[in-house]
Amino acid sequence: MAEVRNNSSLTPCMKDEKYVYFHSGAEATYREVSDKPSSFTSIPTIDLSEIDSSSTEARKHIANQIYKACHECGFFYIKSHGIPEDVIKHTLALLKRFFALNIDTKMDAHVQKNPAIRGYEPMLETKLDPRTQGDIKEAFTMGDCVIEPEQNYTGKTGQSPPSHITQSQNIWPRNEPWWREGLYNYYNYILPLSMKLVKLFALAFDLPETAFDGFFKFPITGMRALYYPPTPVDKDSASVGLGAHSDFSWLTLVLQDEVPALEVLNQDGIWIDAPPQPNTFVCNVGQYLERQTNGRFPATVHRVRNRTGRARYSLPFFLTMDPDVELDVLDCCKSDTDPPKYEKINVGDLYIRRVLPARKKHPTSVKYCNVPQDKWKYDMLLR
Ligand SMILES: O=C(O)CCC(=O)C(=O)O
Ligand SMILES: [Fe+2]
Repeated sequence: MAEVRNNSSLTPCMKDEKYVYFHSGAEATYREVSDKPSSFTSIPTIDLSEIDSSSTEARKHIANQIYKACHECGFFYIKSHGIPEDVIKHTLALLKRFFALNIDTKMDAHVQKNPAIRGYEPMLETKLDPRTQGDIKEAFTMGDCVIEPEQNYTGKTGQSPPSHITQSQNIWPRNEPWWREGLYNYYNYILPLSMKLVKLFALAFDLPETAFDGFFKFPITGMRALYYPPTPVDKDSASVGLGAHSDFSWLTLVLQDEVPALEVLNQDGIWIDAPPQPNTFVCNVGQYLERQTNGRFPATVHRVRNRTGRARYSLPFFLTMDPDVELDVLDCCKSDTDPPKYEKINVGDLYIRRVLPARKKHPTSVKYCNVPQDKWKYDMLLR
C-alpha cells in the first residue's frame, strides 16, 4: 500500500510527482506516487443484465463481482443496466445546451444564493488541489429535496414532508424549465438504478438483499452536471478539471461523454485511466461505504484532467444515506483482529462537516463560522 500522510508532514507547495495531494474532507492528504508494478491496471466492467433475475444465484453472481471490484479497486463500470440509450443521449445533449447558456442566465442560480450549496458554479469556483489555480470546470448541482414534486416524497416515505422545511434545497435558473425537466428525467432513472445496487451490495456481504434499504428511505443525493472546457494540451501537469479527491458519498454513478479525462489512483500510487465506454456508468465507492465496510471497500482517489483539446461533459450522481442514519461499521467487517477503524456517526452531521469546510466563502459557511464543528447539524443546510 502506498504511504498516506496528512498535511502536517508535507506542504502544498511540493510540486514534484513523488506525492499526490488529494481532497478527502477538511484536511489535506498526500500519498506516495510510485512507478513500481501496480495493483489494478484497469477498471473492471460488470454486466447487470441479470439484475432483476428471479434467480438468486444470478444476482449473487453479480454481487460477488461487485465485492471483488470494490475491494480491489473501489471503481467499476456497469453495462446493461437498463437505462435506455436515448435517455443517456438526451441527457448529454441537455448538459451541452445548459453550459452553452450565457453566464448571466447561469449565475441566476449561483451556488452562493442557495443555503444548501447547490446550483451553478462558474469556472475556478472550487479548488480541490490547493497547488492549482482552481478546478477548470463549470458545474450545476441539484439533489434530494422533500418538497419538489418530481421527487415524490410522500409516495416514497408514506409521510408528508417535514413542516419545518418550507423552501426547496435546490435552485433553478428562471425561464429555463427544460433544464429542471431534463435533469429530473435522468434523476428518476439513476436513483432507482442506484437503489437496485444497494440491494446487490447487501448481497455481496451475504446479508438479506433488503438489509440496507432502511438506510435509504429518502437518501441524501447530489447530481452534478459538469463541463470541462478544452485546456491547452501542452499546459503543465498542475492544470486539472477536478483535483484529486475521494467522493463524499456512499456510492457514485458517473455518466461520462465520449471524451477521456477521468483518472483513478491505484494502491501503488499510479494513475489509471477510466476511459469512456458507450452506455456504461462508472461506479465508485465513497467515504460512507468505506466507513461502513471498515475500509474493505476503499473510497479510491480520482481526478479529472481534460487534455484532449475537446470539451468534456459528465454527470455524477452521488448517493448517500438518509441524514438521520447512525452509521456504524458492519458486523461482518469487524473482528478481534480487524477492530473498527471508524466510530459510529450520524450521516447528516458528517455530511455538513465535509461540505462546509470545502466552501469557506459560501454564505452558509460564513454564517456558522463561529459555531464549533462538532455542533454543526445537517439542518443548517435547510431553510
Ligand atoms: O467528471 C467525472 O468524470 C468525475 C467527476 C467527479 O469525480 C466528482 O464530481 O466527484
Ligand atoms: Fe469524484
